[in-house]
Amino acid sequence: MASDGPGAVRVAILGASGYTGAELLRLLSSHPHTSIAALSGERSAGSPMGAVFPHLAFGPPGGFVASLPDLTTTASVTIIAQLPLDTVRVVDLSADFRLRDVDMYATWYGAPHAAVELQAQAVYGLTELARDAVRGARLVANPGCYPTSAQLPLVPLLTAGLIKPADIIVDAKSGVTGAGRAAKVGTLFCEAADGMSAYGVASHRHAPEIEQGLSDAAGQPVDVVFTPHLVPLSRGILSTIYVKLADGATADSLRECLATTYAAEPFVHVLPSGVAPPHTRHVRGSNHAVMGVYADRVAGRAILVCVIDNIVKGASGQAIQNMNVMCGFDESAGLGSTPVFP
Ligand SMILES: NC(=O)C1=CN([C@@H]2O[C@H](COP(=O)(O)OP(=O)(O)OC[C@H]3O[C@@H](n4cnc5c(N)ncnc54)[C@H](OP(=O)(O)O)[C@@H]3O)[C@@H](O)[C@H]2O)C=CC1
Ligand SMILES: CC(=O)N[C@@H](CCC(=O)OP(=O)(O)O)C(=O)O
Repeated sequence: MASDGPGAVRVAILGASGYTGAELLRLLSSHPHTSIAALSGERSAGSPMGAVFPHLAFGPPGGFVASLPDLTTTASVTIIAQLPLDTVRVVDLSADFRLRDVDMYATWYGAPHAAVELQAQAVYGLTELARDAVRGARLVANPGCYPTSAQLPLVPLLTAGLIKPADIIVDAKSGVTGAGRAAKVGTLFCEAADGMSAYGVASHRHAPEIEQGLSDAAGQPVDVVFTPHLVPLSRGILSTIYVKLADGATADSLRECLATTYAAEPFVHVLPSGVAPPHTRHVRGSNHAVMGVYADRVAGRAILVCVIDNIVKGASGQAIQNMNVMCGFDESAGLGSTPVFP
């Protein structure tokens, strides 16, 4: 994004014809301080907006103007490395700048990091927990969808020493939009509907991202058991998280800690005791995260449940939230949409 002056930011969206691009366009259509400067895609290059997104045909004018080389999971780094970060600010939705340890990046993403110096400048943008760093950043690594749903509840509890850093289990379910728009075997309707499956068992690349944030919070290395599942929803993530209580902690003290941490936050909500666990429909289409804390029937354990919309708080909404912080806008600008229910 580049600024024309106070109050005006021109936004270029690379990969605009994908699901996160569609969501950026939907949300930015009600943003008071932005205009769309460029949209890029590969197959969509040259197409008018209405041909790619009929639901956006009557919104902002424009078409898909540029084809860029090789915009795969690990390639936005090469594009970003060519941008003048003194005049352009970047929020990267891919995973390229999320892991600080470039050796770990190479292990999980199968190639050496292509811009190590730039990596050192990147700020990991879990907005509520990194606002001050995001404010001064030129390059924000937008968190992954699963890591957002896991870290929002876990980081404050580890920081406060209320849960044990060992034996944390994150059991997460995602809607199919998490896999992107290009149809793949497994995400076709006939394969994803009316069933569910675990994937990436003991090997998903979001595990080290979650562990990075939790280790920072705990001040010691933390490893987690993380298992993602594909469930037949269009959008939504529900993470059920199993933790062991630190000495003296209770489910009530965990809830109080989270409620205090997020009391002033417009997008993160902690359910009071006795309220039923959150449902993905309670956040659908919105930038909200909702979490609940429950005592297990066995002493010394608690269960956390956190829901987000994977393409809003888990991607495009959080990206706009970060942009708002970077540009000094109201953090909620463009993000006022109430969840769609039913
Ligand atoms: N979906 C989600 O819930 C989340 C996604 N992310 C991340 O956000 C990024 C985008 O994801 P998502 O929108 O779901 O992906 P999609 O598969 O829906 O879209 C991919 C986009 O990239 C474009 N593209 C692909 N190859 C090229 C190329 N060679 N040159 C130019 N453009 C290209 C596509 O253009 P075209 O369609 O025109 O070919 C399309 O616009 C990814 O890095 C993903 O990991 C992060 C968190 C959550
Ligand atoms: C359901 C599904 O497939 N979800 C994706 C995660 C979403 C995503 O795109 O995350 P990154 O930005 O880290 O790539 C996955 O598991 O690969």
